[in-house]
Amino acid sequence: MTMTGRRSEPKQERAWRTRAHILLMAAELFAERGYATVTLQDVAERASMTKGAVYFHYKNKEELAVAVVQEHYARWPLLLQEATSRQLPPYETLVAVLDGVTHAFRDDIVVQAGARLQVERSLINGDLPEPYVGWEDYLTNLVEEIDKAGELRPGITPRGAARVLVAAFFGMQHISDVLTRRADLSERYGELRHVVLEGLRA
Ligand SMILES: CCC[C@@H]1OCC(CO)=C1C(=O)O
Repeated sequence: MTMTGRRSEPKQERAWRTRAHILLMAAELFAERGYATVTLQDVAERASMTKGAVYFHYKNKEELAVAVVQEHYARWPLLLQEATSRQLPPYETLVAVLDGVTHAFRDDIVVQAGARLQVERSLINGDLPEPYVGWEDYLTNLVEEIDKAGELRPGITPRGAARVLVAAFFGMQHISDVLTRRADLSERYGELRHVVLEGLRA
């Protein structure tokens, strides 16, 4: 017990909370300004912490950037679990997954920051995950289920469809970010759903 009578938060929980706060503040800055111009001093100020406190958790900017990108990808398993647990038919599951990904790109600063850092990956001297391939593999499996259900347009392969979907989605969210800071993302995604997603159907 502390003097205030409150049970003190376990040290490791407080450290985890601090680490998460630093990562979120860094994500805001990376999404706003890009990798090159952000300094750990900027992150410390945004986090209302000393630079030393930030260094305690992340030894340099590269490590912080890698952590933000890893957290970008860490967002997807729960989203996929939520979409697939609804037991929808295969095509509707694909739509539900991409609906959720669109919401994440619209609303989640860590997803936005991870996307920008991957575009700027050549500037980052860190061990970043290979981009795009995870989604190409996952969506290939989803489109294979659509094919098994007899709902895939003849002449389209699941792998080909998945590569087009990843390219179209990446380009769509990137253009929306550059031109409108993703203000028109939902409108553009509606167009992608109508043209590309519905274009897959037998
Ligand atoms: C879902 C489209 C692909 C996705 O969009 C931004 C980005 C970051 O590199 C992605 C990835 O690596 O999977």
